[in-house]
Amino acid sequence: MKIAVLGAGGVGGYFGGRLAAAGHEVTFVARGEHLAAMRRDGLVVESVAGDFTVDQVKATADTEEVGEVDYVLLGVKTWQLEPAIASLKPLIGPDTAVVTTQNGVEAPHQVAAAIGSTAVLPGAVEVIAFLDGPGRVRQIGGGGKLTFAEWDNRSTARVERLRDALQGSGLIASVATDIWAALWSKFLALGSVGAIATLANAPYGVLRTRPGTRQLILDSMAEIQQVAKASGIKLPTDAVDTTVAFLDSLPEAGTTSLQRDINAGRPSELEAWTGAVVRIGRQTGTPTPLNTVLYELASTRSQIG
Ligand SMILES: NC(=O)C1=CN([C@@H]2O[C@H](COP(=O)(O)OP(=O)(O)OC[C@H]3O[C@@H](n4cnc5c(N)ncnc54)[C@H](OP(=O)(O)O)[C@@H]3O)[C@@H](O)[C@H]2O)C=CC1
Ligand SMILES: CC(C)(CO)C(=O)C(=O)O
Repeated sequence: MKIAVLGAGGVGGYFGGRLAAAGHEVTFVARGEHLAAMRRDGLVVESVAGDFTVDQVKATADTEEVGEVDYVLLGVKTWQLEPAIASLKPLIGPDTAVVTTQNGVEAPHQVAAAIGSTAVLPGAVEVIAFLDGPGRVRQIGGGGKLTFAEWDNRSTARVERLRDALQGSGLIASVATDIWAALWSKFLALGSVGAIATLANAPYGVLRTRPGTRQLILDSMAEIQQVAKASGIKLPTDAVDTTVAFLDSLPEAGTTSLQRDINAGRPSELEAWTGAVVRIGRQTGTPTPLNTVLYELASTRSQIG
């Protein structure tokens, strides 16, 4: 099985690293010092599920050098998608599947606009992993699960092969019966808590126990539910309860990646989180007054650093 990991950061490095360690032919498309370090020293993975090093890493900055593969694991951040998508073409053969891992609900559509929806397996990742220096990935929790499916949720050989490869590599793989409901269910959590956590600059333990901020999270989720409905998404009836239980289960001192990025003055995924709630709300004629305020204030905050 030939796999290209385009964007070898927390997600790409961890999932790609485990697939490579299990013997699959994985090529990492990376750049800068990270690429140099992987070529020189291999990919070092520190993980709560067991540390390992992938020696003799196949890594390049150029997708032309990789050629056609069976699967592309797209591991870039949402704001890095455009150039990454533009570099996909040399990797794509007649049955190549590009697996998206980005938070939010728009990445599969952005990729499909360039290469067609039949080449895309929309995916959602559960892990807490990050680059801990060039050539080094750290996974500190979150399991290591990829939920994915064909665009139309049909069962195919390539979906089963990928599931088996992930499971055989010490990862958790779940083929969704409705991948869009799965992506939007996760979006209920991101879209609601991300901007609120950023503006309050508070961890989960505070946000969920303070009645006012807890209610804001619930009100934001209610808007996202309406946007999902207007987009034709059939969320499970217990989607909000499940999401609230998930947020309640996160560590008290935990923070969202959105607030960490904005606090550090880095580019953030705000456009793909609350920005997308507002944008898709507008496209579907669904009012999102709370998320509109959250988006404007969080955008202003990220602009001033
Ligand atoms: N990390 C996590 O625990 C989780 C992340 N996600 C989602 O997964 C996605 C990826 O996140 P994450 O892994 O944290 O991101 P990272 O920033 O850790 O990794 C992205 C990597 O892609 C590289 N990259 C970007 N564009 C290109 C390109 N054109 N060619 C080659 N390399 C490129 C970046 O390099 P450079 O640094 O040079 O830009 C970086 O190494 C996000 O949408 C995130 O929301 C979802 C669940 C959990
Ligand atoms: C679900 C959530 C919000 C948990 O922190 C997340 O995935 C993130 O912060 O990126």
